[in-house]
Amino acid sequence: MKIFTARQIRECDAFTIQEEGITSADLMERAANACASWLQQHYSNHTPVLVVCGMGNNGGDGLALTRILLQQGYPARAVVLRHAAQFSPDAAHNLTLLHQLMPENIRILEPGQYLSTLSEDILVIDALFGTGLNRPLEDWPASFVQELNALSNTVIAIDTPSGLPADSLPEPEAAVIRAQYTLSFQFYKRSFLHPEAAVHTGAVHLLDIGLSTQYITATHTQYYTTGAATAAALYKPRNPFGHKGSFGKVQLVGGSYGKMGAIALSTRAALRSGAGLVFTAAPETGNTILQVLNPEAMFIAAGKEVVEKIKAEDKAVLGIGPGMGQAPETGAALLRYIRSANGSLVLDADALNLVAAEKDMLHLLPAHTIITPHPREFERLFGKAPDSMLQVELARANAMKYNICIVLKGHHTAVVLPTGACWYNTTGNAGMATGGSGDVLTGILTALLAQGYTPADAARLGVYLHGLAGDLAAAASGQEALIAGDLPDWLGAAFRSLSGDL
Ligand SMILES: NC(=O)C1=CN([C@@H]2O[C@H](COP(=O)(O)OP(=O)(O)OC[C@H]3O[C@@H](n4cnc5c(N)ncnc54)[C@H](O)[C@@H]3O)[C@@H](O)[C@H]2O)[C@H](O)CC1
Ligand SMILES: [K+]
Repeated sequence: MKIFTARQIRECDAFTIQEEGITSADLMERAANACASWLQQHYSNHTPVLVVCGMGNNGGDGLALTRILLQQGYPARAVVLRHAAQFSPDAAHNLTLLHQLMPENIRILEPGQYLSTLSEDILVIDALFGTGLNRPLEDWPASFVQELNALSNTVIAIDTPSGLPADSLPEPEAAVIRAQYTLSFQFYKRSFLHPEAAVHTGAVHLLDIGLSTQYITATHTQYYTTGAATAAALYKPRNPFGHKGSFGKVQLVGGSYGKMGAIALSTRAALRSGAGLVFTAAPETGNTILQVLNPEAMFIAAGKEVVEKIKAEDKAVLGIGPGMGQAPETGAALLRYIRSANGSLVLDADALNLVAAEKDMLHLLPAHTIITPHPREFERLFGKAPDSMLQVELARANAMKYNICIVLKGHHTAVVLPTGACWYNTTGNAGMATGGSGDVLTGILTALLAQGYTPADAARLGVYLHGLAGDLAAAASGQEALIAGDLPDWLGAAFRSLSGDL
């Protein structure tokens, strides 16, 4: 799904209005109705609701919503902050309609006025500011937001938590609403996909308000999310006439004293991701444990106690790094391999640390190599960025510079392609933030490459499946109990969901 900037969303609204021959107030009504149906599904009409409105169109949505809720029997009230000289035309229109219906349920707050005490059972709707915000909140609106944040009431943000920019991240001290839920119209705002914004958005729900498909299709963006529809479109059903030679050869390289588990996890994940043949190339000391853990995989001795040589089996796709350690012999072997490599390749963990210590290696990487750094490994490779969104920008610059795919791991892992396109993943949970989870991802990605997926498709689909396996595992056992070793066991269910089988 495409992610648009605040400006593009405004254009999309205007385009839709023109295309459908409706008024902007009609579109606002649609938006407010979408919010009302979401609320109806989640809260009974005995719930007291306080809608806090601004004077722009976000406030207009809030005023329309208050009217609709009143008509549905909710005890709803609106307070409007007089923060500007005038209302937007559609907000003014909706203030009039609400006034006609229930004048006593509207309260206008003058600058410097705050809400008096608020009973805890009141559901607060934040319709102060939306995507029209053009600078951080200051003075009264800022302190009003801080005051709302100090309350223990549930807060639901309309379109965006007030004060949160759509296309950048706020300063750490900025006044931004902290909502439990954000009902975002049609699209994710890019900021929602970054951890700094998660404390503000709470759970994000996208509400379809029927914006123009033509505008959406025709409008270019470099930012996307990978959800179920994208993943299903990427998935290539297995050829029923295939044999083990049809599904590719995977060779996972890594392991060292005390870290054989890492390469065993990658191996297991590759086995569970459809690869025809899987080899584990690890130090000899790992032979027994690796063969016992994954009897379906073949063992290749890549050195005595550490990886000393990396040699690809015929036509194998390599995934290098999990548990590999950073011994000088290993670094030299990696450099030799990369100089000669020309096929698809995945580099993870210690392979990335070795590359970071010898940055010239970046220039030698075969085109479209997938690297899978977590934020600290990324920093060692490409330097520091002030926030996670600027880190993605740095990833985009380097993916284009080196012609590689960068899988920047995090809550919404960003898959950054050599074209500069960035795909935020939408599956996964905090239960997966434990050791070994990344090793599993390396196995999945390598197996998809071996089956003929392009690096861009393997990276997006693999990251999605990895997160989905984690979500399914967490649904079964809870996030705390989730361990990386559970993930391969849920890959089957994750794959099945792609063909609508679950
Ligand atoms: N498809 C859609 O997404 C739809 C969105 N709608 C809603 O419209 C808002 C955007 O409305 P807009 O009028 O452009 O802006 P806001 O209401 O977000 O706020 C503008 C308002 O606030 C003033 N202002 C801006 N920045 C600041 C600031 N830092 N401090 C104080 N005041 C500020 C500005 O001057 C205006 O008065 C979108 O989010 C949706 O909620 C439509 O309803 C329908 C479709
Ligand atoms: K809002």
